[in-house]
Amino acid sequence: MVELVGGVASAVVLFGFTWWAPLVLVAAWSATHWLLRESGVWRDRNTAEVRSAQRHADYAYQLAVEPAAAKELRLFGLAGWAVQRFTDRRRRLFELQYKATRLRERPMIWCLLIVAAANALVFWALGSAAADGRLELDRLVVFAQVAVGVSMIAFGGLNWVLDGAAAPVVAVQRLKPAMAPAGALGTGRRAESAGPTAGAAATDRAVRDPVGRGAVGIRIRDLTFSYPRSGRPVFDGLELTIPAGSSLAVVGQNGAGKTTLAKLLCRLYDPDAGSIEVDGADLRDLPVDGWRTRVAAVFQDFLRLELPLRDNVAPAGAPDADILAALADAGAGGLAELDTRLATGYEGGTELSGGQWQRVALARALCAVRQGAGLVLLDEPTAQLDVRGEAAIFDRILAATRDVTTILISHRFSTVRHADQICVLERGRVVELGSHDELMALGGRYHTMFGLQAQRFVAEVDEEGMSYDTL
Ligand SMILES: Nc1ncnc2c1ncn2[C@@H]1O[C@H](COP(=O)(O)OP(=O)(O)OP(=O)(O)O)[C@@H](O)[C@H]1O
Repeated sequence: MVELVGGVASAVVLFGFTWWAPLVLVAAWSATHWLLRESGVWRDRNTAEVRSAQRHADYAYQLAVEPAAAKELRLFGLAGWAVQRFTDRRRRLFELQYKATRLRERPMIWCLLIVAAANALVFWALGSAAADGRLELDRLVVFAQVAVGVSMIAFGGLNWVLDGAAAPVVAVQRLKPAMAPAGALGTGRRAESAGPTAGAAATDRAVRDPVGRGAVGIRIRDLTFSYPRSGRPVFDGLELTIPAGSSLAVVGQNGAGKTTLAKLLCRLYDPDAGSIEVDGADLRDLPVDGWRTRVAAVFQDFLRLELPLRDNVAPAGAPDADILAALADAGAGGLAELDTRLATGYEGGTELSGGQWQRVALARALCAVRQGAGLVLLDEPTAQLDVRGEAAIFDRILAATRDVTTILISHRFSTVRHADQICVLERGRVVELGSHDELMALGGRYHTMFGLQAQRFVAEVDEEGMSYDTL
């Protein structure tokens, strides 16, 4: 807008020289603007193909230069592959952009010719007036400046700003289907935006106190779920009851659906059929945000914020006393000052090991419990800890979460066995459920899996002077 006013003001001042000069320039720049718009100058670099190539190129760049992937790229001898991938993706992007640019070669030439001709005419008139002595030097300089300034009408004006704003609008429109309320997208609906006002069904249901406090009891009834665009159900008739305040360990082979269960409990997705009840209320009846304040989760790919330790433990804020206590419970007391940034790229920053990061993630969940969370979901929370560290920390975690409901997903049976109940998932259903002793006595899948894993630890157990029973 400022540029548009500037361009018009320049044209008005140029009237002081001669009436036709501003008209010629405004006409030339307007024609240029129109030509570029019609030829798709603002569109053809933003096609789905170019955007996709841009994404691939950006990712290849990140893979090639960012530290996260560096370790494994070097370890697996993939440096050449990463560089080649970067080169290929960049080349593809540039080819598409070049093609898009060539498409408007002719309109570009026309624009250049029109603008050059109009400016040549005006500057020739200014020059000849100065040569004839009809124009003083000071007036010549001002008129030359405003003649250039008229171009702002085309390239700094309101239309230009609106064109720039159009790209994000298109992006938001593309996201709309994915952000549609639960129920609008068929199977495997995402629940990200499914708040209490999303969808008539939700508004029809009685919405009860969404937040509450204390441990939550969970009942899963005949639950069926498939991921969007995936024909194969992860769960098919899942039944499970988790009493308030108890701890449940979930075990099963890779792909059995353990993490999916955690995601459903966080309401990242809604079931296709059946229900999840929380203290007797259908989870879909609760406001998503309210429910999520009651859930503390540590996923396998937990968040690592390049922020001070304090913000990593309590991103939404908490008293320092709670943060320090949570860190101590997670075995991360004395790891760093709360103000220390957990990234070496910053002054005074520090980098943590994998296991230390995992302790920070655990502290985040434990801190959330102190702030009122009633359900703790731990998805392989100790996978990066050494066996001794894990055994010690899990007892502390159970102690810190004894007043809330805890669901632990783990492949480590030494951890699993401490839970009140253990459920074995297979083919989308619970095939065994009971305490460690009950399942060992049953002699079924849990017994077999526990036995297999215990054998692997025998050597370590001998070294540590621990007995099989203490595993
Ligand atoms: N975002 C997704 N989209 C489509 N399918 C998915 C998605 N996430 C997981 N799946 C599929 O759902 C099934 C269950 O995956 P899930 O991650 O829940 O298993 P898991 O028991 O946690 O496995 P693991 O022990 O390897 O962590 C798998 O077959 C997997 O391929």
